[in-house]
Amino acid sequence: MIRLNQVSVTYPGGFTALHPTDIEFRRGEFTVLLGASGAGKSTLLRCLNYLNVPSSGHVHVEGIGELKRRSALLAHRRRTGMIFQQHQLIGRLSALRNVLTGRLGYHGTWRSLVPLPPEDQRIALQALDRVGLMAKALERVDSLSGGQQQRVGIARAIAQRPQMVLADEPVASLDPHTSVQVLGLIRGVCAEDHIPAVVSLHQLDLARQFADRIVGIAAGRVVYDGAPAGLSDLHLEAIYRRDPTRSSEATAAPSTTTEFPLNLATEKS
Ligand SMILES: Nc1ncnc2c1ncn2[C@@H]1O[C@H](COP(=O)(O)OP(=O)(O)OP(=O)(O)O)[C@@H](O)[C@H]1O
Repeated sequence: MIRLNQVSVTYPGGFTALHPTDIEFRRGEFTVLLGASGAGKSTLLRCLNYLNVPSSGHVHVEGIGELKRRSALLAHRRRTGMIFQQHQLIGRLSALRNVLTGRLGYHGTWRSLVPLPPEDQRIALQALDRVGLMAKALERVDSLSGGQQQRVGIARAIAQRPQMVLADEPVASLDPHTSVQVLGLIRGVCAEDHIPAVVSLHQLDLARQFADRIVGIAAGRVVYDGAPAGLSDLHLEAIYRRDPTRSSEATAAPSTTTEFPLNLATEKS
């Protein structure tokens, strides 16, 4: 559905956070990105909607083509639901109005100044219903709990009628019970709407519980790509080792993704 071809990211200042990487994310597949802090999970995730513009390589999206032209990028972003750790909601607005912002990509920017058409309101209410928050539609978002706010964030993504969901540490600030609830919702959207979900997580148990596929990243390279059941202690050591370019204690890094012996092909096609 979306494919990275030899995509790398070097930040201003010269640090390469993602080495040339080939990877594809498929419809209906819930992929978890695992890795130590600073491994490059967010960098890879943000390449998928060009919040990070790759320094080299190409991103190809089914039905859109290569993300080169501005029109292709806008069309892709409109169809990409992004869920953030800190929700990125507007606290003084109601849950419904926050979810409605997910519809703005389908209208000109001037639309934010006037009410959106009834059809958009219907889609937004449906999205709130789907995350179980219809009763809170008119409440200010800053009066909701952290878990409820994250569900509003998911409803906003659903209201976009997305073709892909990206979630960057969506449960980082939630308790275990709410984390399961939130990941269950994202997984449900991915499976029912048959779209890819790519989610970065720090919780290995949750990754094992929810992922169809785990992509392990270490020092800007994919070092594991496969089913949760195939993830061994050796793989985990490779994923969570120290960044060799930044620590003298670390083991040597592989020179390319494909040369690394623990890099497994995924089982789905
Ligand atoms: N804008 C930037 N400019 C320079 N370096 C950056 C920038 N953003 C990230 N980095 C560096 O790139 C590396 C990868 O960062 P990234 O945020 O992708 O890691 P991560 O795996 O998502 O980490 P975390 O789990 O802590 O969020 C880190 O070493 C980080 O310091």
